[in-house]
Amino acid sequence: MISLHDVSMKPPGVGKPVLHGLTLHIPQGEFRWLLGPSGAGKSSFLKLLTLGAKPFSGHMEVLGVPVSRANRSTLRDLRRRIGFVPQDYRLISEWSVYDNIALPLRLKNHSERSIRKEVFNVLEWLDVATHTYSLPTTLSGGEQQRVAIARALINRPEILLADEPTNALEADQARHLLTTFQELIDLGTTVIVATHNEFLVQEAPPAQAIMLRDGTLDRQTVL
Ligand SMILES: Nc1ncnc2c1ncn2[C@@H]1O[C@H](COP(=O)(O)OP(=O)(O)OP(=O)(O)O)[C@@H](O)[C@H]1O
Repeated sequence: MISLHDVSMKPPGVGKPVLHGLTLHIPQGEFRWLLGPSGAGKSSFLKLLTLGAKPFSGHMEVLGVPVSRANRSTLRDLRRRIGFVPQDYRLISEWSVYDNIALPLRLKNHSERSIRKEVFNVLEWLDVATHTYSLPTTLSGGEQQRVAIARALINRPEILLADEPTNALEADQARHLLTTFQELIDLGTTVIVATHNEFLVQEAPPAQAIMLRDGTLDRQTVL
């Protein structure tokens, strides 16, 4: 569940908020497109939802936690319940695909035996198991993107946020990814996908979209 009431967000050192007056509610287990022209505020909105920035004003609740009032350790625990697929993947280039994906579980002190099982499961699911021991830099853009998605899913997040997750994928891989997102929604995960890919949006089943413009909520509609 994500709830915002009149939220603004201002990056440090910037004179005025880049997001303002955002009021919206996303119940748990729902899907939303996040759309808007370049500069509309999509990345800033994702930063807010991944708890990379606190609201400058207003009230925001994520998974029942009031974010503005939360202390560091509460925010850290909350972050672990949110998966994020950044546009630039942010994979560690010196580490194998396996070690990149295992990292979130190692940070939680899971046993190597259970990590192995989870990593293989998620790699199979995303169809990149043949690259388990490769370095990310030896993979195609589409494969790296799927590894980044696998890393975001390994913790079984309750919320998955993805910034342009299909921009390096072929059309059939993008369709496969939408099926994966649907499976996550069926498991009760909230999924938010920022994209410029109009073709993907048109081809997908009708879904709610959050449309931003000039840092504010332009409208919410079904596309
Ligand atoms: N740290 C920052 N410092 C200064 N301005 C910022 C900062 N972060 C965002 N902005 C400004 O906020 C506005 C929204 O930026 P944002 O990157 O969120 O848009 P976007 O919708 O993701 O754009 P794009 O689709 O091009 O990635 C832009 O005008 C941008 O210049």
